[in-house]
Amino acid sequence: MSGYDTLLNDETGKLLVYRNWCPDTQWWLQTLVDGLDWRQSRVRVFGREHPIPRLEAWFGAAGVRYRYSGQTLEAKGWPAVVKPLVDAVCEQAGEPFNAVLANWYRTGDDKMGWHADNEPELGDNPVVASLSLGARRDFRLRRNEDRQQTITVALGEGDLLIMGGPLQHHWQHSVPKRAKAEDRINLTFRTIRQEPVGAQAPARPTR
Ligand SMILES: O=C(O)CCC(=O)C(=O)O
Ligand SMILES: [Fe+2]
Repeated sequence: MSGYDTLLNDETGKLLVYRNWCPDTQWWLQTLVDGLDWRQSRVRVFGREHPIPRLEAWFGAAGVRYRYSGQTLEAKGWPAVVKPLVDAVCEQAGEPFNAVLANWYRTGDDKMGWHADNEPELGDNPVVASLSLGARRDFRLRRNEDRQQTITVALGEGDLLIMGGPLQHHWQHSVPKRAKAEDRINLTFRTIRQEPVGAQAPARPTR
């Protein structure tokens, strides 16, 4: 297993990459294409619904609830075929990840817009690991306080990227479209904090 490159490690966050971390990437790519339940969800932009420009699949440890396309869904358990990969990523990152969002960029036209992985259920300074299989694509970051400040990392062929510290507060990231590209699948490993079922903030007397 290779060492890692530190791309950022300061008061705005931590970003490191293990190059070619995952072996047999072509086999994994095909296994995930065949084995996951891919969907194209829709988003509403300026009052009009559009299909998002990529396919997605969620999976996770049994019982983990995640929000997807406006719904709360419950994971059925790790698909057996990916469990060894999940265990290896958890061990490498030192995190007990319990859910994965898979993104399939079918061509260079598929992309992901600017966002931060800052959903409240991920907690305040989440560690998110991202494994890239297949075609190399640019992963771009821009700093919230100064958008001219950017970082571009080309990710492909088994690269494992780890985001941590306050990164999601200070930077957004995206995968822009590209003139020509073959299939790429990216898995983002997340730790979703679970509220007990039906838990609501208890009614408190006003003080
Ligand atoms: O495809 C990638 O490298 C990024 C995916 C991502 O940012 C996400 O799933 O939140
Ligand atoms: Fe993201």
